[in-house]
Amino acid sequence: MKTFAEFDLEPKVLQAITELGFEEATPIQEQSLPIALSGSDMIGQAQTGTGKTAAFGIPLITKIPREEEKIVALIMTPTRELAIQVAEEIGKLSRFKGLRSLPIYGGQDIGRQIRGLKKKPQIIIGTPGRLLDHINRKTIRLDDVKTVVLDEADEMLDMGFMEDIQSILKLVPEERQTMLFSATMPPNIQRLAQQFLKNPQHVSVIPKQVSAPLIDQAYIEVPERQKFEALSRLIDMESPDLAIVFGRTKRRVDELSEALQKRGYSADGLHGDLSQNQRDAVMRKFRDGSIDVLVATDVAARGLDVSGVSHVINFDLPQDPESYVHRIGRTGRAGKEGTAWSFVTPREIDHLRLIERVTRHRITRKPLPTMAEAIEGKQRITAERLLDMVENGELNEYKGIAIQLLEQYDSVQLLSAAMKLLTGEKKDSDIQLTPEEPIRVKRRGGKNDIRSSGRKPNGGYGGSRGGYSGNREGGSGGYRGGNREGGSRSGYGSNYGGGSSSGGYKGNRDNAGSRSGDRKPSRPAGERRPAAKSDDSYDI
Ligand SMILES: Nc1ncnc2c1ncn2[C@@H]1O[C@H](COP(=O)(O)OP(=O)(O)OP(=O)(O)O)[C@@H](O)[C@H]1O
Ligand SMILES: [Mg+2]
Repeated sequence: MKTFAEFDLEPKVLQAITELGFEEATPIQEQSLPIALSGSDMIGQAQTGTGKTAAFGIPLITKIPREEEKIVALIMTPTRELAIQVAEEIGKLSRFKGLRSLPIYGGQDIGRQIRGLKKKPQIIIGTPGRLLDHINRKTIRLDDVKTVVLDEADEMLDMGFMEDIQSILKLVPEERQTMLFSATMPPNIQRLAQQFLKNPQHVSVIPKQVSAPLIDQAYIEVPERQKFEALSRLIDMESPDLAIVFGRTKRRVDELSEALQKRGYSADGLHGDLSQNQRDAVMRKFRDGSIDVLVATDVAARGLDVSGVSHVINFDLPQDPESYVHRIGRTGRAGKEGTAWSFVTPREIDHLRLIERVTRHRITRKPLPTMAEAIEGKQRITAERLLDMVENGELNEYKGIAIQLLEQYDSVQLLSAAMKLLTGEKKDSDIQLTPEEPIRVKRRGGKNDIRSSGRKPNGGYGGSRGGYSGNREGGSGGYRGGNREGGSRSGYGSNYGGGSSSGGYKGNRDNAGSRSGDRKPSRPAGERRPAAKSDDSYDI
């Protein structure tokens, strides 16, 4: 691996990289830097947590002249939290160089953003809806933009941001560099690439499996009504440092975080119906460790980088395999190990198999943790806390009473009682969650079957299926707004690295094109979505 000093970077950028503690470039950085610095368009794919942000951030920052006073770089992300996070990282990387960057996202006071824009940032990191608001108000002009990055490009397309992105990119001069990054590049990304990129170079550092290698993946088969008990036992048994629990719907997330709190866990929920202040507060608490379980919809699935996340738990299976890859990728980042658990109801086993095929990774089946394992896990943590106190605590004030107690009682008895108190008994609160429908996989063949593209079964994801239809109709709480009719996703598989690999993206255009029209009900030209939702076009 190369060190950053081996690239053609200016000293101030190198200094910022060193300050961030990066020593060697990750493979995606090593491969992207020369291409991105050369000004060529590119598509970059690499596993979750492998430094894609810096892979586009470093060259982007390098190329901006210090004295620039106009917006010359635009980074788009699918969610607000990600815009904030990417802006932070860009801010850190450009600190010594003295560039100005600004996140622009829905839910934040627009006046504040306008004040920020008056400081003439060179780099804008935004979500599409709010960006369009500013463009319409003429508070943002894109006439001088030279570099555009779509982070989580496939998600941007999938969420139905296509029209917004088109409108935005129409306003950026043709003479520009455009880069797409994501850990997953389903075939339909080709559509986006064809429209917006010029002779893009493909960088793909996806080895055999698309999910990150340092994540231990397991599933538990559990009926819907036992999921909550399974979750609390699992948390007790595993005692995660920080955990993210994914639920399918906003209602699910609300019910689950409340239920966890009732049981005495330090948990909170994140989803798109909360106010931005609430969302910010929850993220802050999770980042600083004042809560240790974040319960979230897929709004937290993409890009979020919180150090210390040791566990991801799919309380509900995600709708599609990409989402699985991104969700579990919240752990096992930057060379650290992580553990991912998924709860699968008996009717969802097929869906799990689909995820395994697409991700080319076998997920190990594990039994439901027993009560004894849960108790043992809790006792272990209590013992650790106790020993930590023995070694580091200021205990003098307690020694007198300890000696007295030891004169009267057996030491084992005493210590057991203290441990029992510390461990805390599970409150037997009655937890009732509204059941969710199982996720279904629909198979189909015919012209949409990826095999018809001549691919060998093991060339793609090995499969006996061709595309699948999600079950996204609103109903039970609306995964992404219920505006995704089944079938809107095109066939998977042509681009999960591995066999097909030399970095190339080999999309199956028939597939992508044939269903392009039904991705989302399109708004009539010019019609904006309601302001309140302006950049949460998807409902998670
Ligand atoms: N060269 C490096 N050396 C050490 N750590 C790094 C390096 N590059 C990035 N990191 C750190 O790795 C973590 C993951 O980076 P980043 O969020 O960019 O990953 P990503 O590839 O974009 O993941 P995702 O697909 O989930 O968005 C961050 O904490 C980042 O600071
Ligand atoms: Mg990222």
